[in-house]
Amino acid sequence: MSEITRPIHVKSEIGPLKKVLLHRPGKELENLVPDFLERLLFDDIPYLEDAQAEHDAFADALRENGIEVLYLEKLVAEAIDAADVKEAFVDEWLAETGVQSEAMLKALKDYLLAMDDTYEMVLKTMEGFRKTEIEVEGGKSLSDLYETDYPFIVDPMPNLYFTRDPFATMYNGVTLNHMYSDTRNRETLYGKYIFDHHPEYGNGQVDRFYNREESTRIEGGDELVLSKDVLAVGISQRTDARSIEKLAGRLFEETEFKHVLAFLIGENRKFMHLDTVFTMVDYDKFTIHPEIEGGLKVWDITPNGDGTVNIEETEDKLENILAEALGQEKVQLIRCGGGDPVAAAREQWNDGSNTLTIAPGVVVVYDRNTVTNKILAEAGLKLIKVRGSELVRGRGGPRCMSMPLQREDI
Ligand SMILES: NC(=[NH2+])NCCC[C@H](N)C(=O)O
Repeated sequence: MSEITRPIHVKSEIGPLKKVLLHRPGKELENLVPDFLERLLFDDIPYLEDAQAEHDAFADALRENGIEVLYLEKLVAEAIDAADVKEAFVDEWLAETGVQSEAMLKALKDYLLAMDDTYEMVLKTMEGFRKTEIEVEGGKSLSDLYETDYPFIVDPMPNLYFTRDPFATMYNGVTLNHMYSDTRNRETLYGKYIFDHHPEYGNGQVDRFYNREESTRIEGGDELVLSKDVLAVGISQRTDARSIEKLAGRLFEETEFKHVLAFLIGENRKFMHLDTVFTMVDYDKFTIHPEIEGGLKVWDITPNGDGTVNIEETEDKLENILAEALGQEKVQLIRCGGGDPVAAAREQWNDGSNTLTIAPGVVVVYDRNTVTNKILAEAGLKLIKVRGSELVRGRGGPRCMSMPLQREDI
């Protein structure tokens, strides 16, 4: 077993989790309004106080299992302070807000730079700005004024507590992602500052396999490290096939991955990412949402050895494809909701398939998905149940809410 010597070390989905990155939901959730939920990829408005209590309990459950919990907002502030790049950060953040008026841009910049505490400033950039918060004398631009019923100068970023998506860890590096939506693309700036400037994670200490400036999309919820040899990536509402091909070529050069399996799960809000319908929970066990099984197509991408890749459509059943790729005699697919289509649909919607595996056979799940949880327990898995009544309103579960930084090899 190799020792962990690099700040990012992730060679599986199930190796004992040592260090994980979370974001504690903050005031950005108090800037969700019913008329603009869709634009911000939310389905409902969580009660912040309870969402935070649930999130703290999730973090405590991880700590109780020996996992070190780091927070995105803290790393970003540390990165900015260490490299003394507050103004550069604010300028880049402003450039991505969509604000057009020079006077408003200046007012926002002055407001943020006047905040001495970098951590509080970072939280404010996540929260967004309501129109009532900042007044500028004159100098308004037509483009800022015409959306009169829109209550924000700068949108909040309510999806930040889904740290799984804006970047994804594998081997000793990350893909810093180009996201599907404007609202989530802004989140990747925080990753950029961490991986450019943080004393422990910046300055080339973490490999970079994908960049936020690239033109095609990819999100972390679609990226699953099945083993040190095999990466699975969803072709989904959020991830383009072309991104997978590019990424595979780079990974074959820079890591020991030997296969990238591309899973076509279709473009659908309810199955936005591969990890909403499929996760790995043990050496030979996976959760799956039965609705995607039927038409699922999987392509196997392998290196040709000359810098190019070979792509082949697999013909076999998913069980056999996975068993072969992982060198198992056979694997078990555990169906969300059992065979019952009503339970399956309800519990998938509430992230019943979105398990976070913290060691082989040990998973963190929402307590609310009682039908699926019973089946997981019957399959021999150890369940750590957390509450997610408020957290689930953003459509994400334990896997979406966590980004592994270090896992032990298995
Ligand atoms: N890895 C995941 N499944 N993340 C879920 C993200 C949910 C979020 N509201 C979005 O639509 O982007």
